[in-house]
Amino acid sequence: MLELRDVTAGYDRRAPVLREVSLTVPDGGSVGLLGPSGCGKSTLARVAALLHRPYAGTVRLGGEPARGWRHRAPRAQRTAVGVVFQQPRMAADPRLTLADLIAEPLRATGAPSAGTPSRVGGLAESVGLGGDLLSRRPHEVSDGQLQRACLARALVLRPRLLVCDEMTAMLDASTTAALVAVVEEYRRESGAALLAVGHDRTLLERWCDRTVEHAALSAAAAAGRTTSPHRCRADAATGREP
Ligand SMILES: Nc1ncnc2c1ncn2[C@@H]1O[C@H](COP(=O)(O)OP(=O)(O)OP(=O)(O)O)[C@@H](O)[C@H]1O
Repeated sequence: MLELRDVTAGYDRRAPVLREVSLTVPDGGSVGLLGPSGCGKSTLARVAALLHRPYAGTVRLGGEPARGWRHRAPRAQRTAVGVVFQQPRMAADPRLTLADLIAEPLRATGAPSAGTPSRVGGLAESVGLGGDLLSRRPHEVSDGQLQRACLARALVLRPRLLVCDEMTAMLDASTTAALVAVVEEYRRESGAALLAVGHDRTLLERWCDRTVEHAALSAAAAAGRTTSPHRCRADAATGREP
């Protein structure tokens, strides 16, 4: 579903954060990306979500090379990926109610408005947002409630790849378990793939088919690969990186 090949990316061409990084997430599979703070996990997640243009290398989604970045990415590629970031308050427009926040991608892509309330309502229920929460704005809800809305928003266009960048880093254990369960239910029903980024090895090893160390993804580290399989669902389909 996602293939990064020899991707070099960052914020300064002279000192890129990612150097010739390769990573594959197979159709329907899940990969947990681990690494210390500042090593470039979020940068990689943003490249995978077509939000950050690499200096070099190739990114393929569903077998097709990426044809643009951010708003210049073609709609079919943009909508194929749903992203949840670590800090919902930075990701959410503070002017929108949670209902509008969840619905925004539908409106932005011109989906027929008739189906919006039921789609938003169904997703809100699945992420556990009940009562009057949908009519509140981000400053009127907790971080956990806002992150539930951000997850619903990431799912609203039924992405084929979900990128969760430290989605649960700010959350307690029960909210973490609830959101992971929502992601896994969506993946079971849709066959979507998952790239989950984080520091929590225990969580990612339980959650994902396999985990990958960020340091092992670059061409320079190819000789010392450190990937570890879990539940083995993806291994036959991947096993190529770095
Ligand atoms: N917009 C930016 N402009 C310049 N440098 C940036 C920018 N975003 C990140 N960086 C730098 O790029 C490097 C990698 O950052 P990144 O956020 O990808 O790491 P990370 O592994 O996700 O870290 P963490 O686990 O702390 O979230 C860091 O040195 C960071 O300071």
